[in-house]
Parts: sequence; structure tokens; C-alpha cells
Amino acid sequence: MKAGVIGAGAWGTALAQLLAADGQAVRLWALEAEVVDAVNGSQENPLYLPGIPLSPSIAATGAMADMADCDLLLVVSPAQHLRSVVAQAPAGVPLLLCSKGIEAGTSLLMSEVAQQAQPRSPIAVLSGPTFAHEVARGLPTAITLACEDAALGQRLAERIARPAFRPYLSDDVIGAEIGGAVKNVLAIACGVAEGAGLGLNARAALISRGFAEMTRFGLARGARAETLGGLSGLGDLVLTCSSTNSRNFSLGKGLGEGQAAADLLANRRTVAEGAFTAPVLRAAALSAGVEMPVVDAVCALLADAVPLAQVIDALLARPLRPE
Ligand SMILES: NC(=O)C1=CN([C@@H]2O[C@H](COP(=O)(O)OP(=O)(O)OC[C@H]3O[C@@H](n4cnc5c(N)ncnc54)[C@H](O)[C@@H]3O)[C@@H](O)[C@H]2O)C=CC1
Ligand SMILES: O=C(CO)COP(=O)(O)O
Repeated sequence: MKAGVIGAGAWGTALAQLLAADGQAVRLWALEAEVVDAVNGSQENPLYLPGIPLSPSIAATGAMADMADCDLLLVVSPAQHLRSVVAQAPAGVPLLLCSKGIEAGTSLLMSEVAQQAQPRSPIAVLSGPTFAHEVARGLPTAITLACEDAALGQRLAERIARPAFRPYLSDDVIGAEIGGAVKNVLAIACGVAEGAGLGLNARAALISRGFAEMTRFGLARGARAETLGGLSGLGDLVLTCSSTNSRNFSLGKGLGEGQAAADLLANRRTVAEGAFTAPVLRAAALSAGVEMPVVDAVCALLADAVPLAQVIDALLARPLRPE
């Protein structure tokens, strides 16, 4: 039996490499035939993870039926495609969900979507500050592994831990997912501050006040505060809000430089999840009665609805209140 990875973008490929670096067999499902050919033929994924030599023990496939001999499936598709790929996956196999986002139309978290798509499959979530290129290169990384079933969580943690890759166990699945989804929207805001030349004070303010928004929303959805303050929340927020290695931060930087969202989002191959999560999160926050002004500002910019200067002025002109 072997581990399988569903989705061969940057993160799925990096996770396959992590698990296969010591020669263990890993099955990798890719959507694109050219990715299957490149991984199997020349041990690389130039489309999504260029410059990283991959282990020959990764076997790529474009046929989901080939995942039937896997005893663990890491699901690493973009959040908006998770329902369809999980529905095609073999039933009854533990699913470790690695996508970060909220489903449009349903406002469901990935664990809730997976539960609907594969009701018989046990579910866990893997989320934290983890740039794919760094994990693929074997650089030290810590991550949250959340699972309601403590024994399964322990088994999965032991299965994926490596000398430089440390999963920390949690039973707060909702908290781990909310941190990963919300931080992508806040990273867009920090990118805007960078692109518009607003300075590092503004970035720190957005990280802190954004974390307050994440916490308010998370607590309203049943997350625990310590999860939001951990690797999958604050940890990932800090990582993604401070580097153009983040696609979300880079998208925001383009917006801050005055480019239109429609142009920045047209024809991109890689995913900036925050652009999809932002409007869903805004609607979910509104219906939960949770104020998220930074998220609202990102939504306005993504809709190309309000000029940047006006969005910034509106945030700064909010009534003064206690922290
Ligand atoms: N790249 C990273 O460093 C990290 C990414 N993640 C999360 O992992 C998830 C996947 O992101 P990446 O691997 O970075 O993707 P990516 O941006 O590198 O690649 C895009 C992926 O989308 C897939 N795709 C496009 N259309 C599809 C469809 N109709 N059905 C199924 N798949 C489709 C492509 O095959 C490809 O695998 C996202 O939710 C992301 O937030 C989480 C941690 C780190
Ligand atoms: O989730 C990530 C790091 O933890 C990757 O962030 P981006 O999707 O913004 O590149």
C-alpha cells in the first residue's frame, strides 16, 4: 500500500516529494497529461514546481482509478475543485485535506465538502506556514494536522513526519481550516499595502487587525482561539503576509500598484485562493454578524468596484475603538 496525492500543483508535488524523498512509493494524480508525462519521464514538474528534481519513486497518473491501491490520500486541489476530485476518489480511504479555502455557493469548509462528497472516508486537515518550494527542498517546516479522531491523527502524523517536517496534532479541524482560508484574503491586503507603498507599519497593522478578524470569525464558527493563534492561523498569516513568494500577496501587490483585478486574475495558471475565498467569507461573516473590514476592503478591490485611495481612506476613517 502507498500514499496517494490528488493534485499535482506546486503543493501536491511538494508533498509527494516529501513523502517519496526516502524512496517510498507515492502515487500522484495530475489533471494535466503533460504533468503526468514530465513527472514519469524526467522526474520534474516544470508547470507547477520548476527547478525541483523529483524522486523516481513518485508515479504520476491521470486516472483516478489508479489511486485505488493507496491507503491514504492527500487532497491538494484548489478549494473550488475539491468537491469534484474527492467525489471521484476511491471511497473509505482516509483523506488528508491540504487545500485552503471556503466553497463558493455553499460557504462550506473543505472538511464539510469532503464529508458530503465521500461520507464513508475518515477526514483530517493539514494546514500551516508551508511554501511548497521550501518543503520540496527539505527546509525545516512545522504544520498543523487536525483530526477529530485522535488515534487516526496520531497515525497520520507519524506517517507524514520527516526529520525536517514536523506535524503538530490538533482536534480542532474547523479552526485549522478557518486559519488557512482567512489568511489568504489578509495576504492580499498586505500585498496591496506593499504595492501602494504604504509602509511596514501599515503591514503590521493589517496583520494584527486581520488576525482580530480571523479570530472573531473563527470563534463564531466554533474554532478554538489557540488553534487560530497557532501554525495554521497566525503562523501562516505571518508567512503569507510578508513575501512575494505568496501568490495571494503578489496578487495584492499588483492591485496596490494600480492594476485591475480582472487583468491580474485573467488566464492565470496558478491559484490565488484568497480571490475566491474573499466574497464567500464576506457573505458568511455578514450572516454570522461578524465585522471584517479588512476582508470587505479586499472584496471591493477584487471587484474593481472602488478606487484604491477610497478603500484606504475608508479603512483609516473607521470610528476609533478599543483594541
Ligand atoms: N503552493 C503552496 O505553497 C501551498 C498551497 N496550498 C494550497 O494547496 C491548494 C493547491 O494549490 P497549489 O498546489 O499551489 O496549486 P497551483 O497553483 O500550483 O496549481 C493549480 C492546480 O489547480 C489544478 N486544477 C486546475 N483546474 C482544475 C480542475 N478543474 N480540477 C482539479 N484541479 C484543477 C491544476 O491541475 C493544479 O494542480 C490550494 O488550496 C492552496 O491554497 C497549501 C499550502 C501551500
Ligand atoms: O499557503 C501557502 C503557504 O502556507 C501558500 O500561499 P500562497 O497560496 O499565497 O502562495
